[in-house]
Amino acid sequence: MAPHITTTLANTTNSLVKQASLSSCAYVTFLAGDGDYWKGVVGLAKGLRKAKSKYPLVVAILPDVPEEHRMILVSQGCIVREIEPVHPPENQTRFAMPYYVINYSKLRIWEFVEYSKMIYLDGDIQVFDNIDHLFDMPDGHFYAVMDCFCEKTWSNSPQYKIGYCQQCPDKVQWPAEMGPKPPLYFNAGMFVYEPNLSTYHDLLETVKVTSPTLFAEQDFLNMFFRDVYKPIPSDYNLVLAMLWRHPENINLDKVKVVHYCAAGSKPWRFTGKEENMDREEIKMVVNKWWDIYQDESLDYKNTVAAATASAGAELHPFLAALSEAGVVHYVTAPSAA
Ligand SMILES: O=c1ccn([C@@H]2O[C@H](COP(=O)(O)OP(=O)(O)O)[C@@H](O)[C@H]2O)c(=O)[nH]1
Ligand SMILES: OC[C@H]1O[C@H](O[C@@H]2[C@@H](O)[C@H](O)[C@@H](O)[C@H](O)[C@@H]2O)[C@H](O)[C@@H](O)[C@H]1O
Ligand SMILES: [Mn+2]
Repeated sequence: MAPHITTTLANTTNSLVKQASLSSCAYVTFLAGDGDYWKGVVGLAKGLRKAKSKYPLVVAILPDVPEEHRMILVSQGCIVREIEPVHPPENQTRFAMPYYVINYSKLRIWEFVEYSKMIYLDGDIQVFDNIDHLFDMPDGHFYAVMDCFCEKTWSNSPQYKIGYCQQCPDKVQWPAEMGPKPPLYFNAGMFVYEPNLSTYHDLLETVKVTSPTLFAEQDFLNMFFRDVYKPIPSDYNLVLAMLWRHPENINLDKVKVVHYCAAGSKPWRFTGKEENMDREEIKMVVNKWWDIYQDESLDYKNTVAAATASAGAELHPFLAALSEAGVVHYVTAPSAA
């Protein structure tokens, strides 16, 4: 091979290795089952690319995710990591949504200690503006956006029954006879955290002795991180119900991250028929999700091709070979602790 190509190749390899070792940050999401949530994850991978994030997206998958869906995620540049499920203790609690029981498996992401800091994002989230700066926030805290208690999914909660919501704490005062006002409560669809094996061990030991409640692992995480939780602006996780429950707290122009968690709002199965789904703002953010999902220029293979073209023809065989190789990271986590 001509000397100048060998030098270029070595420089490229060195910078790739350096970049990998320096940026021990990554985004992480969770995928379970053989349903259609993989579309949410593909949308998220493409949204992060469009927002020019410089960090990879790790996808923690349960064993029941089919091979076909795994390969789609790899072809979109995701790092696919298989995890073992985490089951809460047996009990009679009826979760707000029956499938919430699988969400306890999210706790496995504390084991990803090859990363010093990660941002967890639900598969039904889209990132419309770069949020890489969140990785620079001071260590030692758990950063997430405050949730809202006004949706029907909260109807079995004491807050809902008295009409209390932390988004408007003065509207209905928390009655003294119900004990201390609940601590600030975050939505667990997005959070900034530091993987750590002793925290991971504590989480798994604590979940074994904690009775499940309405919002499953979200309630559990709020209890576990209560003393280190720091609220961040709703721009970083717009829980859609805020648009009709607390519009005074939202400035849609500043929103960077949208969480499609309101009933009927999942973009990839959107019909517009459910309550509130006929709102212009909802149709606008669903269309914005589709614009990214359908944009082929954001497909991983096309972004690598574009990068190799701009890096110059001589690099093409090397980088094309890399992208063809589609490096796959199936790391089956060790059995449950
Ligand atoms: O069948 C499912 C249901 C949920 N999830 C994952 O679990 C997260 C939490 O579920 P969901 O977002 O539906 O809960 P919500 O935020 O709407 O309460 C999803 O975003 C997905 O990442 C999944 O992979 N498959
Ligand atoms: O398993 C519990 C889930 O609890 C949360 O979703 C809820 C919550 O946001 C409520 O406030 C909304 O009213 C509701 O629609 C929504 O489903 C998390 O987004 C999700 O990742 C997951 O942890
Ligand atoms: Mn969600």
